[in-house]
Amino acid sequence: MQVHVLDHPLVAHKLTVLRQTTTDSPTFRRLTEELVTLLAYEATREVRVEPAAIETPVAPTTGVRLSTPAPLVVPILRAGLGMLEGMQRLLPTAEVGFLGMIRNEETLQAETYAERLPEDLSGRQCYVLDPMLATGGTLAMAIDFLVKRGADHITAITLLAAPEGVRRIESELEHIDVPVTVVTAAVDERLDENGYIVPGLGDAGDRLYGVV
Ligand SMILES: O=P(O)(O)OC[C@H]1O[C@H](OP(=O)(O)OP(=O)(O)O)[C@H](O)[C@@H]1O
Ligand SMILES: O=c1cc[nH]c(=O)[nH]1
Ligand SMILES: [Mg+2]
Repeated sequence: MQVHVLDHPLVAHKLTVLRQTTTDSPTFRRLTEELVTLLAYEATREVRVEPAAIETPVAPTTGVRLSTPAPLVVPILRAGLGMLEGMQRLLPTAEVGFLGMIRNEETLQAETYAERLPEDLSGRQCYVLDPMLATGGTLAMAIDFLVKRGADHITAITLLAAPEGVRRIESELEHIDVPVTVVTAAVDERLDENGYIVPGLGDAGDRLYGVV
């Protein structure tokens, strides 16, 4: 698995404001979108394209266009939804599938409560959106879902990752023959005793949408 940490002063600046306790929800949502658009630029470096013959007002030429089938973007509800618009800004023709997953805060096990994905993902490049890769249980389950449907290329875009979660995904992928890349704005220090990323930014879903 490749882990790509975006090393850019604008990303670092926006992430610092995002982490701050005093940043309110509207600002948090806007910064999340902006960060995703920057991360998506890097994450789509290997998006599949095919040659396209076109005519400019001056001459015929050959360029490229996105291959079919279109890439599939998969936000993991709830917090991943806050990343969708930023991703669609860069990849407006992508299709969107949804996974609803929640981590049990006692056991830290992920559970799936909703799924709306194409039945057959053969030949599809998938972009999974979730701001937090903590223990890695949620992302591991999402990857398993996509691979079982036939996805052959998976990129996860996160805002923050914990080293423990990255290691877990790496070890789960030893049994999976699909290339997976994680593109993230930062890999933080560690997890705390409640499975929260340190220093992290708190509960991403709550900060985006409020405590429910
Ligand atoms: O790596 P893990 O240890 O599995 O934790 C990460 C997951 O926890 C958060 O979701 P949460 O369960 O809080 O759901 P929410 O998005 O509805 O808030 C986050 O958005 C990830 O999906
Ligand atoms: O730090 C964390 C860990 C899991 N989920 C979050 O929203 N934040
Ligand atoms: Mg949450």
